[in-house]
Amino acid sequence: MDEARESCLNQLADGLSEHGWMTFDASSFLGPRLLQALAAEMMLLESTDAMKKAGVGRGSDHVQDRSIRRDRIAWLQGITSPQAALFENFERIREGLNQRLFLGLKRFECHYATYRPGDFYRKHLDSFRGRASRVVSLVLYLNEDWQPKDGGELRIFNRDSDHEMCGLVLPEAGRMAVFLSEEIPHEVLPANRTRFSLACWFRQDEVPLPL
Ligand SMILES: O=C(O)CCC(=O)C(=O)O
Ligand SMILES: [Fe+2]
Repeated sequence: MDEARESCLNQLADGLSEHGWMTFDASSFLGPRLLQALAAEMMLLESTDAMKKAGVGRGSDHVQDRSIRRDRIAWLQGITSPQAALFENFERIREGLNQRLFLGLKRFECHYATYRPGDFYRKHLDSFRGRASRVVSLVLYLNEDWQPKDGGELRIFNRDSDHEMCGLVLPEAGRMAVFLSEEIPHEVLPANRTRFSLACWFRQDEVPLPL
């Protein structure tokens, strides 16, 4: 593995163990062609109405609550060539985190998400504490030239006092936000322009259990 990748994985592991979250520019890690191919795939899904309204809650409690989240999602299967290339990178991240932090991450799942103008996702955790289902969340943004006026930032809260903000991430293409799923409260602020992203969760369970 090349040195740049090693150093990226080291930074990621340090950020997670020290603060529980971190953000970094993954465009050199992934390469501009892969980012463009993923964005093109997503725009195609969005324009053909293949993205479905997302829900909240686990198992049979799963509901579509438009007051909590308004994004549309499509799960990735890893079959198209950009998805296969992305999955290889995520696999390296999974192994890299296991080697450095002994997290025992067994697999990952990912979906594309679009937030149309006005869409948001209120403050939440990605996993319920102690479930060891989703352990690490990773969000990759796919928007060229995102400006502060476009809104749609990911707002990160302090894990010990969740009304205290500790980060604001602009969803610019190639940027990644990574955080501990059970610990870091976060929200997506209303977007003023359609916002494209890809969320991935690294999980400790082998068999798919509800969140
Ligand atoms: O898109 C983002 O910035 C975060 C999305 C999110 O929190 C989620 O899908 O659980
Ligand atoms: Fe989330």
